[in-house]
Amino acid sequence: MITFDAVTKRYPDGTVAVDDLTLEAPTGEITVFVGPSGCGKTTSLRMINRMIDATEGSILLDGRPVREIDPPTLRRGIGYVIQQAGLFPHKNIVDNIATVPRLLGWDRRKARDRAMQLLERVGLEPGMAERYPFQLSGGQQQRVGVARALAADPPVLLMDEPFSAVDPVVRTSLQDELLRLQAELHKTIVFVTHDIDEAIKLGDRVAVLRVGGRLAQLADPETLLAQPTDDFVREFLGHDRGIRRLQFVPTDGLPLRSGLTVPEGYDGDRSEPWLLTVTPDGRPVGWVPGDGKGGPEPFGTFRPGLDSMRAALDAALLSPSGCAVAVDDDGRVLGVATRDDLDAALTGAVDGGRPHARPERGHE
Ligand SMILES: Nc1ncnc2c1ncn2[C@@H]1O[C@H](COP(=O)(O)OP(=O)(O)OP(=O)(O)O)[C@@H](O)[C@H]1O
Repeated sequence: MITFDAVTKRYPDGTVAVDDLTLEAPTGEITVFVGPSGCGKTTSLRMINRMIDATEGSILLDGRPVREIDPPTLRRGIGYVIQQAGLFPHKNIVDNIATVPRLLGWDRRKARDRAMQLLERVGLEPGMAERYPFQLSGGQQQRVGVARALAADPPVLLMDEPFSAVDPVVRTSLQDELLRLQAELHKTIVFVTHDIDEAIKLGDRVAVLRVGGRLAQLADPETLLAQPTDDFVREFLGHDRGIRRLQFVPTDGLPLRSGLTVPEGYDGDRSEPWLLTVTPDGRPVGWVPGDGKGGPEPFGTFRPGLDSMRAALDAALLSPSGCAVAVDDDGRVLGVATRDDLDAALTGAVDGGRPHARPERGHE
């Protein structure tokens, strides 16, 4: 556990970057610092590994003030990942990853073995080991940066805007990868970003900071979206806060209709406005108008219980029928959620205020 106890940082020119910050980053969880530019996120993060020292108050690592631990010892237990990876340009990938183990005195072979393991773990081909950083894409370099930070298996990981410099698609896959790694490794992670969507996706807890380095709100993402503490937080969360909340509304209670699903070449009752044709092994083909004239039209799918209401609604909006197709993990149709049933579930979520279970993450 990392504890900020009334921490203030005043730079020599008088700038108060962090002002009386008190919060806890629990062991094994991801705590995200988010806020507008200049609100003191990086300063807060760097005070943990003493790249910057606090002016007042103290930061404790598992109860021990970091100011009592000499910086090299402290940093051995803390991995650090920054924007644009910060790899050593003159070292190849495997040596970059093996940097900290080598500093810790591991022999060359053991450090290389560990580096090769990590390379695979972050989703890179072993063939990349001998390349140099300039021969990798930005996303690949970030993966190497994460591997390097994990090399000595530190319990704590500090990540400062690690995915900001890559395009949105790569960014999403790096975020998914981090969640997958974290599910295995259970590190204590403090993650800095200015992107609220990233904060909500990754954070077990999200600390919203305002300029002047004051904590505006600390909450789990679901509570943050449902109950922003003031106008600053509300504005920072953006106008589509309501839509974002739907990612915490589960779909396992949604009624699914089976009567709208028909085989290809169907020639029966045509009283429904839309019917979903499926292949003999149960995969969706498309929506056809009830009168049999036209189609197949596009459909959208979601996995009940696994995907959130946001995904179900998205699936409904993708099809002319206004219905969302429920599928299993193999893509076979389980049934159809109609617009009326989706509406009823949405009304329940809004009226009920607090959606109950948090769907599994990484499926948004
Ligand atoms: N060495 C320094 N001397 C004086 N002021 C500084 C110094 N470093 C940072 N600051 C100021 O402290 C405040 C917080 O900076 P910090 O880099 O922690 O913010 P941030 O939230 O990480 O910003 P960004 O999202 O833009 O990276 C800013 O006003 C910044 O200008």
